[in-house]
Parts: sequence; C-alpha cells; structure tokens
Amino acid sequence: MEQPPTPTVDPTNANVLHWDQLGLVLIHDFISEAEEDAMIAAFHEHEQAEAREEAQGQTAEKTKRLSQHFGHHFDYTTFGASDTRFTPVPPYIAALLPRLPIQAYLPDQFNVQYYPPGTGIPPHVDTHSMFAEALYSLSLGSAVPMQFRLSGPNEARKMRLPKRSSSSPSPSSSAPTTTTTTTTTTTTTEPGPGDARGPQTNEAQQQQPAWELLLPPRSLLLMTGPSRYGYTHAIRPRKTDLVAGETVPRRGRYSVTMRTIRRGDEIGCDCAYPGVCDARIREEQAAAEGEARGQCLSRVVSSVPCLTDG
Ligand SMILES: O=C(O)CCC(=O)C(=O)O
Ligand SMILES: [Fe+2]
Repeated sequence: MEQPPTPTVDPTNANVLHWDQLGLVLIHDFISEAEEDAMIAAFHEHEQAEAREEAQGQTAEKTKRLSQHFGHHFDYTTFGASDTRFTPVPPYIAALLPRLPIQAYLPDQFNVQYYPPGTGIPPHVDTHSMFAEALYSLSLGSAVPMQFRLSGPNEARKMRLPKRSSSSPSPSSSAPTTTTTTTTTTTTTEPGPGDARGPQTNEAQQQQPAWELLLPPRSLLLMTGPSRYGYTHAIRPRKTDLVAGETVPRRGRYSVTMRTIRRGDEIGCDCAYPGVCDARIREEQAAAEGEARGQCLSRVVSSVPCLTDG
C-alpha cells in the first residue's frame, strides 16, 4: 500500500487539508462531539422506528452495513430524481448545509450508513451523470481508512461487464448511485454490480497503486475533480486497521453521504475519465448496438433473394 499524497494545510484554518491535484478536501472537527452523539442517537432511533413499523420488534442484527435515505430518492425507471419519493431531511442534516464549503449548489440526497466493525464498501465510482460534482462524506464513530485508487483499464473493463442482475445491491444499497469495481482483495467478500473475477495476476498488474486516507470521526471529506471522477474509493472490510504503525480495533462507524441530484439538461458528464464514466459507457453501448443492428439489417437484406433472380 502506498503512502497517501501529502496535503496542504489551509493557511487560514489548520483543520482543513487540501489535495489540490486530486480535488480532495478533509475538514477535521467539522461537527462537535455533541452533534456527533445526537446524530448517532437519531440514527438508532430511526432504525428502531423502522423495525417497529416492520413489526420486527427489534433492530436488524448488526453484522452488515445499514443505510437510511433522506431527501429525494432515486427513480429507477427514469434514472432521475423521483418527484414522488421524498423522505423529509432531519434537522440534524439540514443544519450542516450552510456550513458546507461549496454553497453554489447544495446536496439534496442524503444517505446515513452504519458500518459494524469488519464491514466496508467495495471500490466504486459514484455515478457521474446523475450527481453533481461535489460528493461529501461526514464520518462519525470509529475512524476508518478510505482507500483511493486511480482507475485504469481494469476498472474500465469491469464497468463494461454486463450486470449480473438488475437487483444486485450497489455499495450504497440505493442503485444506481454508484458503480462498483471489485479488486483482487475484495472479490471473495464483497460482490457488487459489475463484479468480475478475472485472472488475479493480470488484474493486479493492471492496477494503479492504492493508498488510504484516515477519516477521523467528525471529519468531512469533499471529493471533486479527479478524486470524484477518476478514482475509486472504498473501505476495506477489516476488524482492525494499522494506524501510524499500531493495530487499532475498529469500532462502529457511521457516515452521512451527501450528493446533489442532477436534473434535466444537467444530467450527463464530460469528465476526463471516460473509462469509468457511466455517461460515456452508455453512449458507447448505444453506438455498438446501433452498429450491430445495422450489420444485422445488411445481413438480412443481402440474404433476401433478389426479385429479378432466376
Ligand atoms: O461511508 C462513506 O464514507 C462513503 C460511502 C460511499 O462511498 C457511498 O455511499 O457511495
Ligand atoms: Fe461512494
């Protein structure tokens, strides 16, 4: 594993780290401990309320990642923001919006996730065409390392594989927000859409080096530019992490992912990473289908006997 690139500390605020080449920003202590406690308590209350609604009487066993969605849901038929499915945004999330570093546009889709120790999220690129550039992740509870890897031919190839089933879970369990690529080390534990098990050595050879960035509790991560469009991000499913040379057990980690849904003419993408861009992949596939149909038609036409024959 490579060392993460060195950040620049913001001269006006030592809590703010920038990786300008990557479009990545990490803000330490973005929320207070009191806010963190309140958000974690709200998460569990919501879980219990949902469990009561489902008449289970108890919350789900905490061995897998759990998700709660707020704001505009995704409409799987139009691949856009649903006009009808909206879950009111709780005040503890709405209160964060005026503090976000980018105020030109604000998130309207929120996903609160709980990661029990030992769980993670497979390497993926959040869907380019449907979400505005800025992606935020607020961390609560345990610190976890987030793994970044510049996408290459391996990731591009996997994103072009046919999906195993339209109901496969996406990393954020709200398909199609993300597109997963699995790597040699996650294939046995974390299958996802686009998961493929090719020859391991070839995959390893084709991969760019990965590095991990520790996300401390109460920190806010902002991904834009290359880190948003060209790198996969992942959390390895581990029970312990190596932090500054020490083995540290993971505790439960929560995150609030915040995204802005693109609407109307804004849907699409012209990023510099066509290999992992869902908009380009769709274009490519439509062109290939058109070509195949054309060839098929010409074969059909040429096999029809000419009326003047014989
Ligand atoms: O938990 C996180 O910090 C990131 C989650 C994520 O990458 C996603 O939901 O797409
Ligand atoms: Fe993501």
